[in-house]
Amino acid sequence: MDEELTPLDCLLHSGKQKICLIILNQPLDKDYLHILWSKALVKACADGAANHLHNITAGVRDSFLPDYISGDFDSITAEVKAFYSGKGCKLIETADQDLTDFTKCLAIMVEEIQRRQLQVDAIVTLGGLAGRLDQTMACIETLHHAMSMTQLPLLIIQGTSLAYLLRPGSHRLRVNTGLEGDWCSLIPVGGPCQTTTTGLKWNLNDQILQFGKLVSTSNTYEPVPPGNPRKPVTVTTDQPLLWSMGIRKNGE
Ligand SMILES: Cc1ncc(C[n+]2csc(CCOP(=O)(O)OP(=O)(O)O)c2C)c(N)n1
Ligand SMILES: O=c1ccn([C@@H]2O[C@H](COP(=O)(O)O)[C@@H](O)[C@H]2O)c(=O)[nH]1
Repeated sequence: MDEELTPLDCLLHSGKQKICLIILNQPLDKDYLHILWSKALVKACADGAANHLHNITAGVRDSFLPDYISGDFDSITAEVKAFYSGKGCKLIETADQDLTDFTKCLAIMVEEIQRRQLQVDAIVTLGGLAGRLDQTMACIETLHHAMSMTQLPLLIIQGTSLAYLLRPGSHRLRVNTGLEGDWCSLIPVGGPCQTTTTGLKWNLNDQILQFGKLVSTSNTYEPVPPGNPRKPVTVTTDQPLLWSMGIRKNGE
């Protein structure tokens, strides 16, 4: 097995993963922010994400100062920029208009992890799965950039969804944290993927996932007898394949 991951470990108080955190320009969930912030060795905002951070941390802002804010700065307000700059947060302008603020923010994060030789298990992104469709698609595209930028898993979390791009190879996903929602999916976003799985209700046996042919949405985990732990999901794919899964929130 090439890669093993518990995708929702980062949302557990008892979780073991050390992470770095990137916040995108989407409404922020306070519970997610608090737990991820407490585990993050480096915290960053992509442009307008800083407006959301500023807003949601009113009264406790000094406890939530990002290490840096990067972007083309067409979304961050002058007030928010002045606030974080005054608190000593780095403001890094990345003017390039061929890459998104997320991709550029990730590039800085990867450099920072290398420069400081940080031992982290994952880079977690808050936001990116709702709001503008083009931005959501671009976030999934950033996951593809990430493959050549870092060996670390890059997870995107927003609301009740998590997205993670599986590299070509074999994966074991532990899905027994108690936070998993009912659904999961395997979507061949970059092109056809020859795929084999175990641990799902609808498994694949060396089958081709491809848009217009077969896409594994609305899948779920293999049922286990009551009281037994859920088995890990294993996935083997010959091309990058998007794993997404539901997150159970507030007892839902
Ligand atoms: C072929 C092509 N299409 C579109 C663009 C435009 N473009 C791609 S990424 C990017 C920057 C997007 O910045 P970001 O802050 O992530 O998104 P915004 O909120 O400004 O839309 C732009 C302008 C381009 N450079 N090339
Ligand atoms: O609807 C949206 C808008 C933005 N994002 C992500 O946030 C960053 C920063 O956005 P700005 O609008 O430049 O402040 C952008 O690169 C996207 O990755 C999003 O996911 N959904």
